Amino acid sequence: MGGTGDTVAGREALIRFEGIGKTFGRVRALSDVDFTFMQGECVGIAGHNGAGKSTLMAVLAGVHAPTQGRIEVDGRDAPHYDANAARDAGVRCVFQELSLCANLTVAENMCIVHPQLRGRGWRRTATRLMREKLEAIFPGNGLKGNELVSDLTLTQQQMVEIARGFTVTDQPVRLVILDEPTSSLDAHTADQLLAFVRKAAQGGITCLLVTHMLGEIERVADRVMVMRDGSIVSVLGREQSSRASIIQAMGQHLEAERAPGAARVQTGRDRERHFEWNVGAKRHTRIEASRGEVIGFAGLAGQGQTEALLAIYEAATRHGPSRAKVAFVAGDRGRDGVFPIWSIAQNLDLRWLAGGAPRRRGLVDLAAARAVVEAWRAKIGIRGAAMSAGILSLSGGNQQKVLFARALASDADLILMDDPTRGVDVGTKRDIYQLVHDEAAKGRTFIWYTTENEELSHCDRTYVFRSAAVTRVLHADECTEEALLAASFEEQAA
Ligand SMILES: Nc1ncnc2c1ncn2[C@@H]1O[C@H](COP(=O)(O)OP(=O)(O)OP(=O)(O)O)[C@@H](O)[C@H]1O
Repeated sequence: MGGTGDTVAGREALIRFEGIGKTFGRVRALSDVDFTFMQGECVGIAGHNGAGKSTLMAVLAGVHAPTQGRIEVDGRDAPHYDANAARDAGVRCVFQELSLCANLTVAENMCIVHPQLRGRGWRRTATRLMREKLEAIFPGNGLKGNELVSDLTLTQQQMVEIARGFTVTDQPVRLVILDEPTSSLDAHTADQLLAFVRKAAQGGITCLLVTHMLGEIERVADRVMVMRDGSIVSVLGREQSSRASIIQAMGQHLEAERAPGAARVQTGRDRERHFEWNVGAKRHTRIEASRGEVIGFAGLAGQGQTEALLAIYEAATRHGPSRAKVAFVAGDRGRDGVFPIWSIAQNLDLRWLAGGAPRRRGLVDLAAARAVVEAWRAKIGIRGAAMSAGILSLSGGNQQKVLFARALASDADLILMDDPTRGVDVGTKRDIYQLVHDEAAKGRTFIWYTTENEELSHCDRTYVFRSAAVTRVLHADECTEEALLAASFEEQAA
């Protein structure tokens, strides 16, 4: 292990891992992990998809028992470390796959992880605690606490999940695991969270930030743990934890970054529009696209971008002038994307089967199906399990790759993507950007909603949404951070 070693001077050890290993059947997810989480530090955790980050966090949360190694809490051996022991030690977890119950209200969801909220007035107390914490982390969020979770956007659900993790009831919060906490948050809300994380760490709470957004780690982490293939390969101190050094430790060698706007500046203007849709509350918002164009949707999260994508999908699947061969990469992977009891292969070739798959005497050509799955596995680097294994045996980022491959493997000319690189590692993101460029060059049209502003440099034009309407349309060369921010807060529709 390189870098600054395992402990930090001047801070007390909270939880110590020694020789931790974890296997799932024949898959070795973790091997020989040594690390001490200190009180009041912020640790960034980086690594490629399938590196073992979520598994390590599940061991820390007591969800998975390690198959090897020992754990110490406050300097004492903890031989029976499970979810209850983790809770007693003050460990809270904000999961990558959100764990809220959709059919309960926000306040009711509080009681699931804080069962001590009971008796007379429990609902009022739960609502108050939730609102206080939401306000502390995300000022001006507008949530009341009595909303049904199924009525919330993915962003709001992520905010609730985070606030719930930091809420104190009868036991102190000492360590909070944040697994991809900003994956559904826009830049403004992500900034609010990062500022809160720094404050929480200064106040003595250990915060673990597991993320592929390396700039976030660079901004807030005191130390960075870099994982590769189930092991810690480097621990970097604050001064050494630049984006470049993290990527180098991950073993991913990326070409020089492309300047925003440089990618597609010359394309897109004055082309004949092939697609036109009217979306939004009164169908007042007009979206246009040409063949081979990459169109971005931006703005603060939850401003109607997903609804606009769904309206376009609906129009494209109806009979009429807007009909098109369309595929959709769903934003809420767990709810709308993955078929949990199906294999990886079945999840991948589903859309291909539905449109244009070759048939033999009316039956699916199984050899062709296998070839499609194999081609996309290799092209997009789906790693971690055989294609016949259940989709849930893949890490979150690898599941996301399957959803992206599902859309691209189809016969669709129009690909709608709802934040498709959520949870995907930096190397794979580059591959995805290249694929989008290549497929657009072949004439496919992409509509791409993203919460990561840098990704808009890959779009010919970007529609910025505010209150379910478009405030600005920015061409690639106008799509700067400042212009996006200004348009995101503008009220009047263009
Ligand atoms: N329940 C499971 N059954 C079988 N294999 C699993 C299971 N959970 C994880 N794995 C495997 O363990 C390895 C580590 O997965 P993990 O989810 O910890 O990776 P990760 O670093 O969090 O990835 P990502 O960045 O994509 O979220 C992967 O090879 C994954 O396929």
